[in-house]
Amino acid sequence: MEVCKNQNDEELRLLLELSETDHFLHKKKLLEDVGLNVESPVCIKSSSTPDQLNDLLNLLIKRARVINLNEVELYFSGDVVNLEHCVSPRNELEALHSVHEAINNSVSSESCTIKHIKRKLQEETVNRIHEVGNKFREETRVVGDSSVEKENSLLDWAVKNGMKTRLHIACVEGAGRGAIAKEDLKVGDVALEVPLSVIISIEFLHESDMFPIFQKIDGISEETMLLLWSMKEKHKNESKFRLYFDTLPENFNTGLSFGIDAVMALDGTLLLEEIVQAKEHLRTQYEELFPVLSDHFPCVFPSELYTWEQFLWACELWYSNSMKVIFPDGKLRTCLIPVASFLNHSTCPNIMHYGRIDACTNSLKFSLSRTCFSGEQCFLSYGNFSSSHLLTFYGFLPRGDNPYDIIPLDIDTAEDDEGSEVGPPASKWSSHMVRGTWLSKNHKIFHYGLPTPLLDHLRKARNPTCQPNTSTHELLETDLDVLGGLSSTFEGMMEALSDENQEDREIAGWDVKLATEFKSLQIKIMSSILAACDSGCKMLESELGKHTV
Ligand SMILES: C[S@@+](CC[C@H](N)C(=O)[O-])C[C@H]1O[C@@H](n2cnc3c(N)ncnc32)[C@H](O)[C@@H]1O
Repeated sequence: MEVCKNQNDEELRLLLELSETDHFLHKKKLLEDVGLNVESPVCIKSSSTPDQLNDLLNLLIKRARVINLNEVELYFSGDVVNLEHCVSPRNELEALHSVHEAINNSVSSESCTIKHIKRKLQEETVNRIHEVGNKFREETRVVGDSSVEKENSLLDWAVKNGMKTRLHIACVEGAGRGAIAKEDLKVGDVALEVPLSVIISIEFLHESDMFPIFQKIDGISEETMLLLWSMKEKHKNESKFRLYFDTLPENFNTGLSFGIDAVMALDGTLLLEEIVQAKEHLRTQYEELFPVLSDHFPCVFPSELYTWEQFLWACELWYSNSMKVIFPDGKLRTCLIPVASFLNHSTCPNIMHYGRIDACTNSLKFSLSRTCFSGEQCFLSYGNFSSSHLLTFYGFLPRGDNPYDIIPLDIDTAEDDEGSEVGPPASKWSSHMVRGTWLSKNHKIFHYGLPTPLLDHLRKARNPTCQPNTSTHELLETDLDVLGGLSSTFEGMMEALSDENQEDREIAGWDVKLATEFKSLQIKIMSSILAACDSGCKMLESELGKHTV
């Protein structure tokens, strides 16, 4: 950001830059489509009225929304009319933070007026961050009668070892334990600071009797070493992490532990295959290690501790509770982080960035990206995961809309690459997908609430000669054909999801309930696609009627 002095008026220039590597051409085109030039700065005059300032801030936020789109959001970006609205809570929070940061980082040798304008813009950006929280935050009900004695002992131990926390642990409805703010926490506040000395990482393994054995195993990953270490360590009374292991559940109840009824309840969904494959993969991994390791080193890997059930438990522990952290040496390591692992996930998290050890304090800080008031649950972002991923590896379905809940489509995109000489044609996607059309803001003709890259791909497949100057009649006919084709595909997928064998939810086990909930979500998404195709066809027929008259 720079300040330019005109004769009477000062000007503040704010430039939010698009990364050259991150879908640059797609994003550049999207910005141009909504009339924003990526190279030109947003200029704010010291004489700007409050309305003008508001407009300029909106412009900056629009640009920041595009810059911060991730791959899935970008795929569905044709949904967003003129980028006037929030694309997803994650994107909105990132966008507002990048605007806030750009204002903060500006050089500060300016006049009082410019300083005042900057302060106003910063305040308004923080207000908008609060609004995102108000709109999307999840209400938490603390289950008062559940004991958290073990959790409090762990907390005390961690504090004695240098942890700083503004959170306490409680049982929360529907999610086991959760972290609750002890006081009002604002944007930028550190809710939790965990010293490196209490973080479980590969560094602890070096002292273990397993390490020399691991060194002899070709190609064994750090993750597998840690997994095997934790299987034994959890039984050691003298373990440094005794209190941490004491807080872990007997069962993790993730999709990897689904029983046969739950797997059958997933019939017709892609998740069935995903879970079966994930479990087969783990079984193969287990069988590569055991019983060989127990036979050769019975004292180090006692067979009674290294059963398949225990191995699966440890896999679930690491999948659902580990975090990837960058260490001061620059290496990315998978870690278990006592206390921080009580933080639950939300699609509108309070904490978004937490993955780097602060080399000055040798600690991992969890700073707030949006306010968390006293008594509210403080949520983390585990990542931009679909519900099928969260179910398989974490064992829950997030509440509310999940923008990353996509159904991948098995469409051959080989032809899309042909003749893609310049620019970012909308068809240059290596895979296609759909999601609930209620997430789309654009249900007009030629959009229908469906993703533009998919529609463009299907149009091209049906009408390869289609050009910008193609007659409206032909465009309407092509779309009618496209929507008809999509309808039959999704009708077939819906039939496969028939609910006939679903057990009564009341008497079903946790896994069948979760599987049934997932299936309902898939049905809801597919129904929305079918409804979009149906209303799209009606719009097209009505338009075609006008064109033939
Ligand atoms: C890192 S732990 C978080 C603490 C956990 N609630 C506990 O009691 O140990 C991750 C696990 O918490 C649960 N969880 C996290 N976020 C959740 C959410 N939004 N809804 C329901 N369960 C959630 C899932 O069981 C997940 O596997």
